[in-house]
Amino acid sequence: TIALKHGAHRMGNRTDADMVRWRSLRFGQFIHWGLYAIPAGEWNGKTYNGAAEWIRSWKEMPHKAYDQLYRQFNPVNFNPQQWAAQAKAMGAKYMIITTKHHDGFCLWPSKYSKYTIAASPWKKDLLGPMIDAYNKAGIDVHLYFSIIDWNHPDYRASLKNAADSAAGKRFQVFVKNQLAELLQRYPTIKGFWFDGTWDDSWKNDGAFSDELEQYLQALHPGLVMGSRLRADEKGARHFDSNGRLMGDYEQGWERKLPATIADVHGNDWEAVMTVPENQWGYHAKWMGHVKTVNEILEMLVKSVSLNGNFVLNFGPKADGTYRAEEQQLAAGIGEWMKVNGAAVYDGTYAGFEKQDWGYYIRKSGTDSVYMVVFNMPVSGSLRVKLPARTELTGVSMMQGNVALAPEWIGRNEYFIHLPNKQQESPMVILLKTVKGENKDKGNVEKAR
Ligand SMILES: C[C@@H]1N[C@@H](C(=O)NCc2ccccc2)[C@H](O)[C@@H]1O
Repeated sequence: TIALKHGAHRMGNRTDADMVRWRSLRFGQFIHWGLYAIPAGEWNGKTYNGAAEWIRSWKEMPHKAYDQLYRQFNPVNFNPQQWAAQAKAMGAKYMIITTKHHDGFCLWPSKYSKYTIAASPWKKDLLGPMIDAYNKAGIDVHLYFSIIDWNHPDYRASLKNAADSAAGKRFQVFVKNQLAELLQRYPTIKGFWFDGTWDDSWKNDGAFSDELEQYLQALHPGLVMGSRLRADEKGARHFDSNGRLMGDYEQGWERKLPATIADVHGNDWEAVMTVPENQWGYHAKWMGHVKTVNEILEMLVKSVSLNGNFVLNFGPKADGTYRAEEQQLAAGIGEWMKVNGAAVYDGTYAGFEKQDWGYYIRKSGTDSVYMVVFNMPVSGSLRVKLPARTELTGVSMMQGNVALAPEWIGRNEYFIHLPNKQQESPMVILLKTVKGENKDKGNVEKAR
């Protein structure tokens, strides 16, 4: 291994209470809200096809025009209690809010910048009321913070000379001050979700990112921060130059999921997902495919089955309301979660051989394993192969708690014959198992 001063400082996952809690929540809501919701992907009658929150980088959008938008930001219909109620009904257990995206506009009245909500017609802090409302609804809040800051005069993508280095130093002080300010203003937050850390100026100062992470942990013990904040002293990001994960969980799964358990290397991880192909901020015209409730549920269940968290993104409008598609999606997901959430919350990798009908999820630390069926076989019979030294002592449908009698088909294999092959939404079956010798006979018959 390479000697590193600013690589990973921990082998294996965190086991402290704050991380155990984060891991148990499994389902989060991302909220991207800011000035970009005003143009909403359109400018002077033309449509920007990129992600709405990146419109400032579009050649048809003059920087000066974008940078004046704060004069119009006045979310008169902002209702944080309603936002929190919608998230609670959806079944989200944590929420990540953009405090400041790449454009540098702060949703809180930061004393380190003039480019904040205080300068807008709204004037008032938006983060405080949101955090209070979500915490009251029993939902943890994490703060998204972009290191890239297109508005700050000292931001440099790369440091080419002494003047750049001096600016870079000033900018690092600014970042540290804003993060400490956020922790001081909002002491109930549980973590930071860093973004915009791919430029050379950040990547080439692994020592600073390491010191910053330790500084924040010291200020707020237990804080949960993903791998995207970090670089090591050789410029390696997420994984240090010895291939060890930095930060508390792998944060690279943006609009994509791991395929198998091998892809996550035993690390905690989190996927963040957009409803359309690639829109985080509000875009007036969603183009292309808009994901359905069942698609989102499959991504959520697959993430949990592979020991990860899944975060679904919402992009509120400039006035503070949500578009209809997002409201309908939240409601539809919530309906399923109300009945089947036990299979998701506190879920972990089950260690069963994957089958085509769907996913296994083990309730953390127990012998209870959920089967979440997405692909009903024409036979209506679900094959189950038990891991070694595992015996099956009970099978039941989650809906209605109906007991099922599996058919033993040899060695450690069973068929679960479903009474009804029709399914409009993912079906959950609960397996009760015990550690056993996996004797070569149908031990469920004995358990009957
Ligand atoms: C969470 C999302 N991250 C921002 C983004 O630009 N992602 C694109 C990207 C993803 C990975 C490496 C570089 C750039 C998007 O604007 C969202 O904030």
